[in-house]
Amino acid sequence: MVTMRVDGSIGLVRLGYRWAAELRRGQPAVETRFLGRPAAVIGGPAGVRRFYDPRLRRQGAVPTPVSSVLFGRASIHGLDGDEHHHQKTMYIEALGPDSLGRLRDQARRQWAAAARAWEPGRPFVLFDQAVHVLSAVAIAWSGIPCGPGEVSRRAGQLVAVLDGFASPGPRYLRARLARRRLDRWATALIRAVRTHHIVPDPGTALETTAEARDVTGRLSADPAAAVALLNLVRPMVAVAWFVAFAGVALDHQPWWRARIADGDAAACTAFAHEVRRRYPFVPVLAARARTDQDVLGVPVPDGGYVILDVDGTDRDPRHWPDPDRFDPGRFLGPTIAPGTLVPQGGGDLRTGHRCPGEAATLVLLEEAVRRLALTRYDLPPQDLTVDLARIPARPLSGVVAVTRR
Ligand code: HEM
Repeated sequence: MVTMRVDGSIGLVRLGYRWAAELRRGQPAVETRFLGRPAAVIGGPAGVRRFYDPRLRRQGAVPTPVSSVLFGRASIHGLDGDEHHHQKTMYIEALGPDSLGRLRDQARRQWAAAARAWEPGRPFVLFDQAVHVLSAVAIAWSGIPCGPGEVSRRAGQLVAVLDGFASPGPRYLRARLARRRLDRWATALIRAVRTHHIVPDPGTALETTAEARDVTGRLSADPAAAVALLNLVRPMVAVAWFVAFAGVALDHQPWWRARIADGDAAACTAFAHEVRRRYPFVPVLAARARTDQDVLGVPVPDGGYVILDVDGTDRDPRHWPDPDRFDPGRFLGPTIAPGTLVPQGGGDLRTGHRCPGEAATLVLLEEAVRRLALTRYDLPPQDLTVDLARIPARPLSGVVAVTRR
């Protein structure tokens, strides 16, 4: 067992995505300190199982400056027990099969419109395009009334939150300001629905969150409903990070690109999974011990941290041979073994904190990948370096692409 004296939070800021894997070196658990407290860093299928054990809690797991900007105040991410279970049901229902069908239609339409505007020979930045398209898709899918000018403004705020929540300095300040504006906007929308000034389509996220009740059956407060609404809109824009990586990967994989362009749906899904595995948005997840306990051989006291190594689990060579190679073929075979692919968390969807937006993410990413595969584009010389210390990471240039004449 490795004992680290330097606080792990410093390592995470310095090394970013590779911090936890470098600490674990393939072990299921290692001892460290995190934010001044004893901690265990765990990974692999056993680590994933242990991370979703009810002996751990989420309340206070993510420092407030980060969680309040990324998720909003008192968001589902930091809830436990009945309150968490109650809210989780609402998210799962808001993302049911009909809703995903509407999402796919929206995404297909918006990507087709974006591609029509790509003039041959004129460069565009794929990441920026993806932010705009995904914001437009998320807002329309949610049932939020919004003109094109406002979509651009909200897209700027949504990407500021996602880009800056984990970066100390000006990026973080931009993110905080953007969060405040988004909270105000979403709260006004909830109020407008509750006072019948807006009548959203049935089954949309705006209607569902405006009607949401807390665990005691009381209508949830306007700001709480607004946080829930933004928790359905904002993460759809996070898919832009995956789209940027997908744009590079398609350029490097002409065989897959041709297969997807030919309409091979299984190839498209496999490609999307490999992008999620290989280029995670989130390097680690955090929980805290409810009592003194043993975490896979590491003693963690009450209040100590348990950190799940997401990136290291997704690149574990025991489950993903030659893990740094981009190979969608990994996902054409048997089903994914539990606890081996956790870019959006793991464990049970209903009882744990696993992301309820995995199917939505796949829908959004597949539609982007399909459109890009159908588009004849090249990547001119540019800086595609990925700084793995920066969370969230993406190619530096934002992926400049030029469609062929
Ligand atoms: C880039 C795409 C996405 C990534 C990387 C991502 C990642 C994650 C991760 C890592 C978690 C936490 C898992 C845990 O703590 O155990 C999570 C939770 C969550 N995600 Fe996502 N997600 C994405 C897209 C979405 C989408 C599209 C939605 C909804 C439209 C969504 C809604 C949520 C919600 C509500 C939670 C909280 C679940 C809970 O606490 O029980 N996410 N996501």
